Amino acid sequence: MMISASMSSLTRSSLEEMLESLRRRDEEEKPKDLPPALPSRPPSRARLPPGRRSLPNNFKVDGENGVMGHRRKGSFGTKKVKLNVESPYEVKSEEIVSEQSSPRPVFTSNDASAECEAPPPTGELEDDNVVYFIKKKLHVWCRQPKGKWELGTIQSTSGEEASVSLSNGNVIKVARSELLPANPDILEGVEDLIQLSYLNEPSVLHNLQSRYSQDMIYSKSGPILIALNPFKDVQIYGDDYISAYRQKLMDRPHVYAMADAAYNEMMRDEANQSIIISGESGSGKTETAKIAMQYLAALGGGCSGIENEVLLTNFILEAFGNAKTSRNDNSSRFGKLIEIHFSTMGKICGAKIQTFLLEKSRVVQLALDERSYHIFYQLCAGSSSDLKERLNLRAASEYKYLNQSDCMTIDGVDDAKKFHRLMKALDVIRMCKEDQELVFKMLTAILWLGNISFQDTDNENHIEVVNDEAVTNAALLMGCSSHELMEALSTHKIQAGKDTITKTLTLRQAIDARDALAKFIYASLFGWLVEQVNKSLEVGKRRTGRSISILDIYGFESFQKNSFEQFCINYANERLQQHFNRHLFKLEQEDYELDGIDWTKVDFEDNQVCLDLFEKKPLGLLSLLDEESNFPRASDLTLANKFKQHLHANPCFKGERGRAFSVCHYAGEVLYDTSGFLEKNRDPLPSDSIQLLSSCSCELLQLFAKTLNQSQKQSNSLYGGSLDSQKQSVGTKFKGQLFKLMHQLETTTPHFIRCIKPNTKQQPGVYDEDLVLQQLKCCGVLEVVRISRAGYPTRMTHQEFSRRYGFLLSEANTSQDSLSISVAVLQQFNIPPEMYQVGFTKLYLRTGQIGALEDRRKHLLQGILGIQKSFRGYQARRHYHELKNGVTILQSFVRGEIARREYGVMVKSSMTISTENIKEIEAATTLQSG
Ligand SMILES: Nc1ncnc2c1ncn2[C@@H]1O[C@H](COP(=O)(O)OP(=O)(O)OP(=O)(O)O)[C@@H](O)[C@H]1O
Repeated sequence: MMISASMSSLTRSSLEEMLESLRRRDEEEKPKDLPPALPSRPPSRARLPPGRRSLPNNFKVDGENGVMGHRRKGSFGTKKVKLNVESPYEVKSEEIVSEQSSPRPVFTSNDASAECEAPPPTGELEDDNVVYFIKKKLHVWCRQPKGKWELGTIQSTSGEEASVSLSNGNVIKVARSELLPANPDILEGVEDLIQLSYLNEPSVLHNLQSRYSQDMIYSKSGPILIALNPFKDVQIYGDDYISAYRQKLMDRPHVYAMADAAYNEMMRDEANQSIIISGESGSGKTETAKIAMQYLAALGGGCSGIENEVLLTNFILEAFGNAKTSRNDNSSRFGKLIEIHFSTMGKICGAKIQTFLLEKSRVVQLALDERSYHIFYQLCAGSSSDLKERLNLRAASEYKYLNQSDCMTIDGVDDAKKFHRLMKALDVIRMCKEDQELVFKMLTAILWLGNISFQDTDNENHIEVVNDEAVTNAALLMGCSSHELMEALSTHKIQAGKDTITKTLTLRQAIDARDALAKFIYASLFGWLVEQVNKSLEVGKRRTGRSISILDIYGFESFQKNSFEQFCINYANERLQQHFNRHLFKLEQEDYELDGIDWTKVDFEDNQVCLDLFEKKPLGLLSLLDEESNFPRASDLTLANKFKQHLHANPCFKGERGRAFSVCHYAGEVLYDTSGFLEKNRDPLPSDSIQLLSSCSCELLQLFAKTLNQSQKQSNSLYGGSLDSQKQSVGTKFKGQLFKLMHQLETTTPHFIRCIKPNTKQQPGVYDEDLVLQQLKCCGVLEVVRISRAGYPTRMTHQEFSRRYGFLLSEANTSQDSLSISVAVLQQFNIPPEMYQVGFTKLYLRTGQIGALEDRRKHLLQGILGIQKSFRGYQARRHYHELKNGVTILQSFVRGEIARREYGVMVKSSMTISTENIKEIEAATTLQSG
């Protein structure tokens, strides 16, 4: 963009003048007794971009990834960005984050003027600071031997040791490096972490804890909403709160506030939005997603009632996709993206659900104290005796797929009641009763399949199916004969020319075949249900270009034993983390640089190296896994060796002993065990089972088999263990889904919610500092605080800004130039210069500034509306009176005329009329005409 010289110099001088006067005022007002170590925002001068009047010559946009091409060496977009200054959180937690340790600006030739204002980076608690803390009896955080932080005051120091009086009265001696400054009491429990003077770990943890203890479960960390799971009902939801947030009567951090912001942005900018919710299992993602949906449904509800349907889909998805795990009684075992579409009037007009990677293995195998999918228990507990009879359904405890984990119920959960609610939800999405019964039939068939057992027929471990009620019932429900089912589960047919050779399976192969069939039916049923829900939600949907997508996806997982599921989940989290980084660090800072504003660079950990480890072809984890899955003789050990052989040079990979390997994820190192990787990646369904499904009379099973046949050509030799080249592996399919998801998210304006689990016991009021800290670190919250404190979260082009707020100017701006209009608005509303920066193309505002302007705008618009209302009312009333007067005159004229005529007739026709009568008539006539 070219800025006209005269205009820019004029504006610059006024800005600079204003800045100068502010500086002078600050100097005069500066208290003489300031704490020496208070960190401040990086120096910022509100002025026009220095020197440059047009975009840099090498300005270009990288077409492939949309990343700006103007970069400096060691800048963003390089792999792991070299830290300019050590992060107070990542590098040395004992460092005091002080004014002196704020990041040192990266200077370019253009902003050399900034150099003199850069504070030197230091890390240690300086002598000056200690003296100040002692003198003022200021609180410090003192690390206890077990790592816990306690509040205290420094009494004295001697060398590297300090004597600290703790809040419980004890006086202890600690190394000075174990001390960190605490925030003043006035900052206790601030809503946004960026308001904290000291951003060290104990301060952040203490602030969140202090809020949590008062049921203030939501806090902000710059643009991110932090949600601590209360594990109890907190009275901050419902209609009253919804209308308070709608009317902006409340502005405390809340999911409602975030959903409101997304909705308003969507309506204002006509841009799609996304709310990305992440966190570990049990942290509250699904609940948070539901709360956001509730708010959007209230905002976008209309007469169609589709918003209710959208909310009710949660019952269906939870029944079929959630289960009790050791970490969460209602854990979502799949990822989901709910896209809610809005009309141009802002009313919900449709929705679409996408699901990712359902945990199929749960159908057939359960860990102790965990349950299978809720629907199985709900069906057994809640179905009527008629339905039970038609399905040959027994109690849940009679099915091996359910009773193997010794956990049939969940405290406080009534499965029968949930089943009735589910049936209502199925009605609402207009699923006919026949289809509902088909679904229940399939579920019961799966349960009976699990009860099918095998017996040896020879010494070589070959088996046959035990022909009992399990087989009979399963076959009946599937719509095939018992014989066909037994054949499919105990033999494998190989085509050799024109001949068919039948091989009897071993016990292991038969169990795998049975379980693969059960898993396939369940996963297909889940997919089909999602399709039905989508069909129902599509009603009235028109592409309006306005949507809000809510992503609720499994968080980063690290257990003692990590398998293929964790491998996929953590890979997905790496991708999401990159999206997060791109928006909150990379794109933001690139934007600042390219627009030529003064900017103190904040560095972050780029996870591209780890993503390359997963995705690179041909030598990445996923490619190598696929390659090995294609080898008939491959084993989990050969897979691990292959990884070690090809990937040892990647800094994020570590070969471990035997079948293990480690990956350094952004959230920490995870040790994976390749046991079961190949089988889970191949996810085979024997061709005999596919044939069986195709021949079943049950339409759903036929449909599932057809869909499978269409999408994948099944290998003839699955028992050899190879993966047909045309069959997509689970890993590759998941990668494809993720790419599609990321592409979709890239077209939206993201809003991030990080859910935090305060304890592992799912108990209210328990705040485990280490657990919280680990999660805050994992999701980059602390880094975001740093960048947000320094950054400008609101930015608008000069044109947008002047169009939106220009009319607020008290005097008409004659120049009509959007830049000068914008600057004039900022001046008129006394926005302090340190609260904004003027870039080549955009205006950058610090947190909170746009809100103030929006308030003024709203206020003025309401005033204008008031005036318009009064004026129009006045006009309408005047018009009404004029009309009324006219009508009255007309009426009196007409009536007077009539009366006069009647009077004439009467005089003529009646000689008996008295003088009094005449007077009466005359009086009446006068009254009417008056
Ligand atoms: N805002 C909230 N208010 C009250 N309780 C909550 C809230 N958020 C979460 N919970 C409680 O925490 C439990 C776990 O939450 P949720 O199922 O949303 O976790 P999640 O992060 O989605 O877990 P997973 O990844 O395992 O699906 C809920 O069942 C509920 O009891």
